[in-house]
Amino acid sequence: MTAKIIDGKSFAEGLRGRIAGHVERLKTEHGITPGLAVVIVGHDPASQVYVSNKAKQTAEVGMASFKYELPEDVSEAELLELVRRLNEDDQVHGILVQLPVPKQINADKVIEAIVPSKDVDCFTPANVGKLTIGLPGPVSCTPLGSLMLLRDQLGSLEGLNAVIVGRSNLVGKPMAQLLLRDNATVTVAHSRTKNLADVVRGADIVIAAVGRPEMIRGDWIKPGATVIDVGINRVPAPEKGEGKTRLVGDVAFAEAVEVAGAITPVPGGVGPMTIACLLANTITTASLINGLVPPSDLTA
Ligand SMILES: Nc1nc(=O)c2c([nH]1)NC[C@@H]1CN(c3ccc(C(=O)N[C@@H](CCC(=O)O)C(=O)O)cc3)C=[N+]21
Ligand SMILES: [Mg+2]
Repeated sequence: MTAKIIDGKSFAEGLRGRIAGHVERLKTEHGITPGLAVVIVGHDPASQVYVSNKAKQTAEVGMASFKYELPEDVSEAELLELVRRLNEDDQVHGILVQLPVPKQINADKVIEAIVPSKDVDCFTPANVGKLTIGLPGPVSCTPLGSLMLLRDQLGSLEGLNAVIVGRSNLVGKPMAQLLLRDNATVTVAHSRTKNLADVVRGADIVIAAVGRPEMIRGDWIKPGATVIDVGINRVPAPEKGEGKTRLVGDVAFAEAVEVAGAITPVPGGVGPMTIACLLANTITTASLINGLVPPSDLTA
């Protein structure tokens, strides 16, 4: 049996269509144009492409898009000053500072400077707390996108065994909170977990978020399981020519696709959902800032 390939790219397109509808309603019924500010430090080409994609999609759904490109050697004080200015700017409902930042800048300090009401990554302690106890607010983008794909694939997650491989603040931990809310039985495994392959073999749902190319093998997957591959790893691809690269996930896709019931590809799986959920969070924050109830189809 070959797994169903979960098409995150087209799901994200549909989600952006719904987001465009919410933008239109906020504009016509409330006079609000949701605005997203993206800040990038330095000129890493991959980061540039990625930030340009965000800006393009933000504009496509009808939101205002503000892009700030700071030089690689910008001081921490200057970046903090920009964040404070954006905190105060009424046209801005979401602030994202692209990570990682250069070493002269303390990322924790930058995150702490973002006012929680505009923290569309859900990185600030206040929003992590809200997510954990189920209060309305932005929801971590990659976990939210993954949850939307899982619900679409499985309907209810109630009682299913979910194994998350990876315990990062960005993905593993918030993912665990969201799956618990949906009544899954959640295990968070990581690099120190004993008998990791056996732990994963018990999973109805596998969330691979370790950041190690193709680490999770096909024979770790329970037949019929749903596999969400969060990893985005660029590896050498000499078969494409000297110096060429390709993207692979944290799951050995060619093996896992023969065993799983459904699986996300890389690229075209979780990645596009992450960006769409960033836009969804901007609708959520724009709504909450203006005392409106956020649309329920854009959150967990
Ligand atoms: N404050 C902050 N928030 C982030 O959410 C954030 C960040 N910093 N820093 C960088 C990482 C990385 N990230 C990606 C999102 C989507 C794709 C994506 O759409 N990937 C495409 C492939 C893109 C390609 O071909 O290179 C896909 O998977 O299909 C990739 C990477 C968000 N990040
Ligand atoms: Mg990863």
